Amino acid sequence: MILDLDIGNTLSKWRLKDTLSSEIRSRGALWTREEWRPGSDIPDLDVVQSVRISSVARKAVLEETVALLRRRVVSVYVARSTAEALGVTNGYEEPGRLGVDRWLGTLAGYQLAGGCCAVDCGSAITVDFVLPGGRHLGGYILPGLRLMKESLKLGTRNVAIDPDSEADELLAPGKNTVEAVNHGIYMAAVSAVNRLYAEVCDREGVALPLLLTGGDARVVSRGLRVPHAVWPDMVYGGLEACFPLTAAERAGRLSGAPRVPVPAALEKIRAGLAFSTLL
Ligand SMILES: Nc1ncnc2c1ncn2[C@@H]1O[C@H](COP(=O)(O)OP(=O)(O)O)[C@@H](O)[C@H]1O
Ligand SMILES: CC(C)(COP(=O)(O)O)[C@@H](O)C(=O)NCCC(=O)O
Ligand SMILES: [K+]
Repeated sequence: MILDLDIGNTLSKWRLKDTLSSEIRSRGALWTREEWRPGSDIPDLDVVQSVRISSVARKAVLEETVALLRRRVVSVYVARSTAEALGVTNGYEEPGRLGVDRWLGTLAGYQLAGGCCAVDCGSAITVDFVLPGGRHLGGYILPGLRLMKESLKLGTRNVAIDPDSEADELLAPGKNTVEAVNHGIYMAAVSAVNRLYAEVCDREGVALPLLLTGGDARVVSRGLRVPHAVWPDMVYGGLEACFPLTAAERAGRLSGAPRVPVPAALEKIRAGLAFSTLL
């Protein structure tokens, strides 16, 4: 069995993947501040031969996790952001400083769709661009839905946006503080993704497939009008591409990958941008 770990600032996600069949056997998550010890919500390490890790948590969290795993598991692979990988050149001045979850998401997106816009809606919302030839342009970082809400300190901290709400409701004027905050931050996130996507496609003269991942991907997806796909396992897809271990992975098949979304025509993206900036 392969254990894949995606350690984010809020949640540490894991999944167990069968080495022979390439099927996902189980998955779970725990708060990142909690210790990584086998227990109720943590997989049994006895069945694990290899671990692949993406971590953007504090260095100490990764070091402790790796030390613990190395005692129990033969192969431990830790992903790092590099200047080049799998046909993609990293757009950062210091490539190693690009968050490895962003790098892995971008690599997975490129493997699936060629040039793309990869959006990760987690603690932070990150928007990364890679052109069809493999040049990563860099990207944008903004606070995620939860962080935006916490920063307001209006006593609405614990009232989450209902992930099943319709976008129309979430974009309507709020009639109380909770609604005003939830709808405001939702509008901020959705408009930022829309605008950044259109701006960069316009600048570069290319309509890129748009891919979304992260804990808030589903709810943000509902507010987007442009064609896109949600890929919950996009960061894991980057781990599969960087460290292929199963036959399917070696053949370049990324698990849980969506159908590549066909982007709107560039003229249409440009018209939308002109409309929103001229009003
Ligand atoms: N069950 C949940 N527990 C915590 N956060 C959740 C949950 N479901 C959705 N979220 C949202 O997802 C975000 C965390 O998403 P995730 O992609 O795991 O972030 P990170 O990679 O930064 O840890 C939270 O900020 C919150 O807005
Ligand atoms: C931007 C991030 C905090 C996003 O992390 P997440 O929301 O997924 O927990 C992470 O990718 C990170 O720590 N990046 C390093 C800084 C950078 O990418 O420029
Ligand atoms: K993120």
